[in-house]
Amino acid sequence: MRNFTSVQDIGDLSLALEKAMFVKEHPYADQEMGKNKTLLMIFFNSSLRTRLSTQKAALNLGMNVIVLDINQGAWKLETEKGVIMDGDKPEHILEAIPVMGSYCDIIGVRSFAQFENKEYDYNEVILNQFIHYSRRPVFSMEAATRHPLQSFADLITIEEFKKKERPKVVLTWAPHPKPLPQAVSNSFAEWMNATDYEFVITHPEGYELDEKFVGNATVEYDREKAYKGADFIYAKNWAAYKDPNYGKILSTDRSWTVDSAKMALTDNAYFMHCLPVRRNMIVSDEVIDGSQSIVIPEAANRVVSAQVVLKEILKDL
Ligand SMILES: CCC[C@H](NC(C)=O)C(=O)O
Ligand SMILES: NC(=O)OP(=O)(O)O
Repeated sequence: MRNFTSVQDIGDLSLALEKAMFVKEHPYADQEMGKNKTLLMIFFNSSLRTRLSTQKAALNLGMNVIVLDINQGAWKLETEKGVIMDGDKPEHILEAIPVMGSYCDIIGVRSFAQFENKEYDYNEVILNQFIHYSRRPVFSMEAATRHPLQSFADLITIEEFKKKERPKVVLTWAPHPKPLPQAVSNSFAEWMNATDYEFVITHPEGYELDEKFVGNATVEYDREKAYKGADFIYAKNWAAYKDPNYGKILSTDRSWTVDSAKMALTDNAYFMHCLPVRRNMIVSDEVIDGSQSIVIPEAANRVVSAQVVLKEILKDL
C-alpha cells in the first residue's frame, strides 16, 4: 500500500479484518519489519489517541518515530502558492514538506478542516501537498474530510462485539459547544457503507453530510425510529456541511445527548465514540460509564488499525 487516506486504500475489508485479528493476537510478530525505518508524524492539530496509538504501533514494528507539532516549534508555514511571503510566515510548505520527507520513510499527517473554504477543505489541499511533494508514502491521521485510522478501529470493534451477522449501526449527531469537523462522521459512514451492516444516520435538519459519504445509508430524522432496535450507537458532533452554513453550529439542542432513555429504545446497544468526548453534551455520564459503553476497547483498537496500515505500507517500501 502506498498511501492510506480512505477505506478504498485498505482493499478487501474481510482480509483487512483478518490482518487486524493477527496483529491483535501477535502484536510483536513483525518487529523486524520496521528496523531502520523512520515514521514521521506531523500534527497541525491536537491529539491524544492518534499520537500515542500510532507511535505504539510503529514501535511494535521496530520503527524509529519522530513526532512534530507544526504549530509548536516549527516555522509558521505558508501553504498558499504564488503569494509574496512578506507576512508572518518564514517558510513555505513547498520546501518544508520535501525537507521533512528527507528525514523519514513514512509520513502520517493530521490536518483538520479549517472551515474557511469548503472547496479547500474538501479538496484535501494540505494532505495532498504531503502526498505530492514529500516523495514518501503518506497516511491520514485525520485530515479535512476523513479519519480512516479511527474508522478502521471502529469496524474492528464492531466486529469484535457484534451479536448478529448484520448489526444495526446508528450514527447519531450530538450537540457540542464548538463546530467540529465532519471528518470522523464522513469516514465512519464511508466504512459502514462498505460493509453489509444496516446503517442509519440521524441528525437534526440542516446537518446533512456530503452525499458522497452518506451513500446508501438511511437518513432518519425521527431520532426514536433511528434508535429502535439498534445494536451500536455511534455518537459524534459535526458542524453543518451544507451551504450557506458550512462550518457553523446550527443547534446545541441537548435533547440529542445520548442518554439512558434513548439507549432503552435500542436492542441493548453498545455505545461508541471516537473520543475525546464532552460528557453530558454528547453522552450522559450514566451511558458512557455504563456496561454497554465500549469507548475504551474502541480506543485500544487504534493501535491495531495503525499497525495493520503501517505493515501494509512497510511491505511496499
Ligand atoms: C478524533 C476527533 C477529533 C476532533 N475532535 C475535536 C474535539 O476537535 C473531531 O471532532 O474531528
Ligand atoms: N479519536 C482520536 O483520533 O483521538 P485524538 O484526537 O485524541 O487523536
